[in-house]
Amino acid sequence: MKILTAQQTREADAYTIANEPIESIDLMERAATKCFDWIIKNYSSETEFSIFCGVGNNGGDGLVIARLLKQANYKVTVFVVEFSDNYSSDFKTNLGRLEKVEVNYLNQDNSRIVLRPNIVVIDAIFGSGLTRPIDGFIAEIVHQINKNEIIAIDLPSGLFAEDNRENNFDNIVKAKITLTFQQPKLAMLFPQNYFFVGEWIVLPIGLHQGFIFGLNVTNHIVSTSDAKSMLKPRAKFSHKGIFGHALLVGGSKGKMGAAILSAKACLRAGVGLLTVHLPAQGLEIMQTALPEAMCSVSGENDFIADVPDLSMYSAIGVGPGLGLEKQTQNTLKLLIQNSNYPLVIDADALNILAENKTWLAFLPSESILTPHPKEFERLVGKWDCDEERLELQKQFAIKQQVIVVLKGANTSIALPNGYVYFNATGNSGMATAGSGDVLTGIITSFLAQGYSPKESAILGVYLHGLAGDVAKENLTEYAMIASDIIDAIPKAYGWIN
Ligand SMILES: NC(=O)C1=CN([C@@H]2O[C@H](COP(=O)(O)OP(=O)(O)OC[C@H]3O[C@@H](n4cnc5c(N)ncnc54)[C@H](OP(=O)(O)O)[C@@H]3O)[C@@H](O)[C@H]2O)[C@@H](O)CC1
Ligand SMILES: Nc1ncnc2c1ncn2[C@@H]1O[C@H](COP(=O)(O)OP(=O)(O)O)[C@@H](O)[C@H]1O
Ligand SMILES: [K+]
Repeated sequence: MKILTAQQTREADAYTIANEPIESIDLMERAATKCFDWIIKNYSSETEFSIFCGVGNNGGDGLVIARLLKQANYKVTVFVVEFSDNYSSDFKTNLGRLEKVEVNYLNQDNSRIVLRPNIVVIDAIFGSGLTRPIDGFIAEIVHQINKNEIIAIDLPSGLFAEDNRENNFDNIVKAKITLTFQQPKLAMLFPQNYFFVGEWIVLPIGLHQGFIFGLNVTNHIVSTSDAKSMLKPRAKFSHKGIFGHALLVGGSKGKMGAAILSAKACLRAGVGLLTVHLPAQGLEIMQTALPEAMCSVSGENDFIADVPDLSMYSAIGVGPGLGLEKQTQNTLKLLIQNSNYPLVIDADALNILAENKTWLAFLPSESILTPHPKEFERLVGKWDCDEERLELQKQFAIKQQVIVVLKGANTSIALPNGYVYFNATGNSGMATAGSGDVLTGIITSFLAQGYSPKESAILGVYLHGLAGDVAKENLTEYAMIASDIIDAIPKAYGWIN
């Protein structure tokens, strides 16, 4: 699904109004009704709402929500934040439609409000029309409402939809929930803005699909239907040769578990055959833990020191538990130089590359690098904010012609053409040792099965997060461990299929 900029969203609104066609006021009613539907499903009729409305169209949404909640017998008060005398036309119309609701006007001369702590605030001051950071009396209002629970409409007021580098972070609404229209905004996907956005929920409002289809967009969010459309059916007469032969290179003394997790995940994700190249002491461990995996043993007992014959494999993943021994480093260099097809590179393999940056030039194009933020920092240096981190990620992917999977909540996947795909599955229960090794196994599995590097990275990250969500449902995010993510892969497949 495309992530539109605020400007593109405005254009999509206008195009929808002109070509669906639908009156602007009716599109507002449709959008606000979606919010209302969500709110009444999630808040009991005992809830008291104070709705803070700007005088633009975001405020218009707020007025519609106020009317609908009042009609549904909720207790509602409206505060109009008069940042301008120039009320939008749809705002005016909806103000006229409001009946039996107390309306208070806040402005330069009168910005005092008293909010009891149990009141739930609906924030409809600014949406995508924000043109400058909030200041003055509006900032005072924001500080006051920030003490209460807040549902933000479209965007938390004060947050720009894309770039907040010039913003004043003291004066932004801190929402618990953001109900956003049609698609998440880029800023919502940045960790630094979680504090303001809270959980975001996308409400489709029927913007014109043909128009959106034609838009040139760099940033995307992976939806369930995107994942569904990528997953290939397994034909009735298929045999294991069809599903590829993966090679995983990993494990060292004390870190054999990482290789096992990766290998197990690789098999669970559906690869036909798997060989694990590991140090001698890993042989018995692996064969006991995972009889389905074949093993290729490296000469050294404690670490990997040579490259196996690569001719029979359809994909290679390297890194989990690899260690940083000098001979292992040389092995990685040879592996990179000798591979004719893209590699999946994770963990210590990334750390070795960070110490030997000239080797990046040898990477087969479309190789998939899966750093967590610290590993990425070792590769590219420090950044000041998430906007800059995203830029670094894109530039790195373009310059090296690789795919960069930058892991974390909302993992971002940058392609060699600079396009970025954000993932929305997964949860904090995955912040546990070995989760990343599981991802390496899954992505390698998809590559081996013949998925393109782009599909392998996107579908792999999606399935991994979804398996994490299944595990959370069964075990809670407190108690789950990396093996549980592997055990949950079958059910996660069921959710996509
Ligand atoms: N039909 C549609 O289009 C639909 C739209 N929808 C809804 O509309 C929302 C967008 O509405 P919008 O464009 O009216 O923008 P909004 O955020 O309400 O405010 C704009 C006003 O704010 C002002 N302003 C900006 N920054 C300021 C500041 N720091 N301090 C003070 N003032 C400031 C700015 O003034 P200016 O910069 O021009 O001086 C302008 O007057 C969107 O998020 C969604 O909720 C949905 O209903 C779906 C259908
Ligand atoms: N809060 C979170 N929400 C969603 N996914 C997460 C979260 N924290 C971690 N993950 C996922 O878990 C995995 C952790 O990988 P990594 O940091 O390499 O762990 P390890 O090195 O222990 O295997 C990544 O895929 C990451 O996206
Ligand atoms: K808002």
